[in-house]
Amino acid sequence: MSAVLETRDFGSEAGGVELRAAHPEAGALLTPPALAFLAGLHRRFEARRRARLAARRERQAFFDAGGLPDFRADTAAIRAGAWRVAPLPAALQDRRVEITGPTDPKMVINALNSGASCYMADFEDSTAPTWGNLLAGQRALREAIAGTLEYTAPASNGAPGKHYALKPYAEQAVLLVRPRGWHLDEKHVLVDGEVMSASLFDLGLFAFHNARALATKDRGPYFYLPKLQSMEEAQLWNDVLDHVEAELQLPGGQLKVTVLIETLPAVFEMDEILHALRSRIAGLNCGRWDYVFSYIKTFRRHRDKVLPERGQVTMTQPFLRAYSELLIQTCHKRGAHAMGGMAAQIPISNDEAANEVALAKVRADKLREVTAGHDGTWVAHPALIPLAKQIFDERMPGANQHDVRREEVIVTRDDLIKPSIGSITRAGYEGNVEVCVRYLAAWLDGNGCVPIHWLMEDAATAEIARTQLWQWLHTDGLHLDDGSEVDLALFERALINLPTKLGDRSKLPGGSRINEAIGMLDRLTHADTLEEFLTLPAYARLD
Ligand SMILES: CC(=O)SCCNC(=O)CCNC(=O)[C@H](O)C(C)(C)COP(=O)(O)OP(=O)(O)OC[C@H]1O[C@@H](n2cnc3c(N)ncnc32)[C@H](O)[C@@H]1OP(=O)(O)O
Ligand SMILES: O=CC(=O)O
Ligand SMILES: [Mg+2]
Repeated sequence: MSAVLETRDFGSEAGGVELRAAHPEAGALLTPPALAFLAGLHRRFEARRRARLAARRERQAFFDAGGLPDFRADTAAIRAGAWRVAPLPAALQDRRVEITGPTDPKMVINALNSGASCYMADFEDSTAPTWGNLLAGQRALREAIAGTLEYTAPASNGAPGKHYALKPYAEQAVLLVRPRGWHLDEKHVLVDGEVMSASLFDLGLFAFHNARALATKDRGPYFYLPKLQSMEEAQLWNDVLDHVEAELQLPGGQLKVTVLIETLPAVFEMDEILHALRSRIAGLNCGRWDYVFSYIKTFRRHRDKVLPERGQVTMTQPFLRAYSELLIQTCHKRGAHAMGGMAAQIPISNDEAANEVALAKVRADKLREVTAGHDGTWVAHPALIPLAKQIFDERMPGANQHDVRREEVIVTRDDLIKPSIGSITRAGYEGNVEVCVRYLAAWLDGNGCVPIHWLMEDAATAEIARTQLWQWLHTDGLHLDDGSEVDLALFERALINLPTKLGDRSKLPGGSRINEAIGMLDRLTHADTLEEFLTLPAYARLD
């Protein structure tokens, strides 16, 4: 925990709230009424959050003992029922291309102006949650909604910095906000001496400051909810959102959510999650990177489920194809969007041939999604919007394709957990080491999304690399495709050789934190138990 820079008590209006760091944005955002609202969320929901996190641990112990995930017997009636979710608001009918990204002012302006249908402002996978990033992000979003957000880049080489301003509102992407997941704390805010949930902080603060302004524009606070593992977690979210609407005196159902199905346990409860949130859910999304990460974590102790190297775990692997097809079928049966996910390739600015190969991969991915029946997709970079839009425009003439019911799809439990074919190459192994270290160094430096070898790397993609290294080391008898043993010596060699491979680290994002990142990866990979999230130990070092 960082040093306490400032401790403020807000008297009767927000008694019991303590802020553990100062920031120039804090005065405008963390007003006494805002803090009282956040404290109310904490007092009402923290015990339930803790119970859900304990339930996750209990379920993982069952998997570690050899148990397998499956559809639930106690909720069969929900799956068999003929219910549908509430009608979608006009602003969320057509979501064919959604851009995602962190919430610094330049990104927010670029994303809202990008020509995408929607923009998911991300406090999760692509944001390193420094106190500064969070408050600057909340401020940027508030100003964007007010229509006043501007940004001027620093001057360079004597030339003035570029000025950024928002396009007219009607031309902007529809805003959705992704708060952090249930597992994370916001260590800078204590309520009655307890650390607050990061999810409740992000969502609560955004809703508190923006719900009314959005209502005047015929919108609502729209959210993406990350990393859920069960129907009970969805019920918890639903109760939080009911409470927010009641406290802020908003019409019921004004807050809309899209849930990322990005954990293996959640894929077995998609109907149940839609049902728990049926008055406010707009869709489910195939968060493929966290999903692969979750598959690895769930089966950390299952030798027959060890995945090949990261680059071979593409959406055409049978277990991933089954997941996306079941998601489409489930959503369309219930009147919800089935959103696709993120291809990791980004444009390569200095090599035309390599750029064409990268774009071809993105094109193939978007084509697969629209053909399968997805109603929209994600892009990581504005230059990919025209490509994704063209593919969806050509094949999805309506606002969405809920009529593509995919009734012929039959997905069983075994399809969803089917082992994958593939290998671990030396380059793939060493690539995992490099990505973990470079990503972690950038994250510790306050940057939650970086390009590495022309792939977008964020907390989800890096987690695949990190958990694979742990699992490979703690599973007996694994070999690289060249016959070498996957053992401690292989890991140590890759770590020792890394600094030479990286060269001049001053040019890398977070270059000054590379040694710290190497030390962390070393410890995490050696540990007997797999750390649930990289961002938990790393957060202790942030700020
Ligand atoms: C697994 C998941 O959770 S996916 C969702 C989370 N991940 C993301 O959202 C990825 C977001 N993407 C990014 O952060 C960036 O695209 C990166 C880090 C991958 C690459 O960033 P850069 O190297 O800066 O890209 P590049 O230099 O080509 O950017 C060109 C311009 O596009 C802008 N840009 C790039 N990505 C985005 C974005 N996602 N949103 C808005 N603007 C963007 C840059 O700010 C830059 O603007 P400028 O010309 O005005 O200066
Ligand atoms: O959040 C998206 C993912 O792929 O993870
Ligand atoms: Mg994710």
